[in-house]
Amino acid sequence: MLHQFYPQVFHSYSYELNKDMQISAAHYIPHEKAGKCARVHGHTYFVNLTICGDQLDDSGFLVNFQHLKKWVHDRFDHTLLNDHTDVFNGQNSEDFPTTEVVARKIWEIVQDHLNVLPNKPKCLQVFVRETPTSYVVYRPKREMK
Ligand SMILES: Nc1nc2c(c(=O)[nH]1)N=C([C@H](O)[C@H](O)COP(=O)(O)OP(=O)(O)OP(=O)(O)O)CN2
Ligand SMILES: [Zn+2]
Repeated sequence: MLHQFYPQVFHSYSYELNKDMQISAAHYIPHEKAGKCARVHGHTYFVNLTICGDQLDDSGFLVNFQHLKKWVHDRFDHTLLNDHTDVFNGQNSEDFPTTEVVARKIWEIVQDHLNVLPNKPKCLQVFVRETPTSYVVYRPKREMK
């Protein structure tokens, strides 16, 4: 696992948890402007999730690290991202599997799971590194404390 520094999220929550994971996946960007990236190719995505909250659950977790891995890594690892038509859509650029969209979709998936937990943690940041020289940070727009 590559250990790297991530942009800091400023907040006033008592607990902040970070989970790293690596996802091996293929994708293509279905647009002429994508150049060579319009052809199927693969990456090892480095993903970091930042989860915050004030309350722990009855096991003393803000959220179980293993559950975060299951929701994201296990869903996409060794797959073609474009095949996940419930997540990505080749007809709409807002839903192409670009790094930006991958980061936002991961946030949506994680926050949907967090919303049903009784202690209501919040995902404040998703960092996705697609290549050694390219990464995206997604933070939800709305005020999350
Ligand atoms: N804003 C975005 N630009 C590009 C994306 C993207 O998702 N968002 N994606 C790609 C390609 O998918 C490509 O795999 C990654 O791009 P790039 O950084 O150009 O990769 P290189 O290794 O070729 O870059 P070097 O500068 O040579 O290290 C393209 N653009
Ligand atoms: Zn790519």
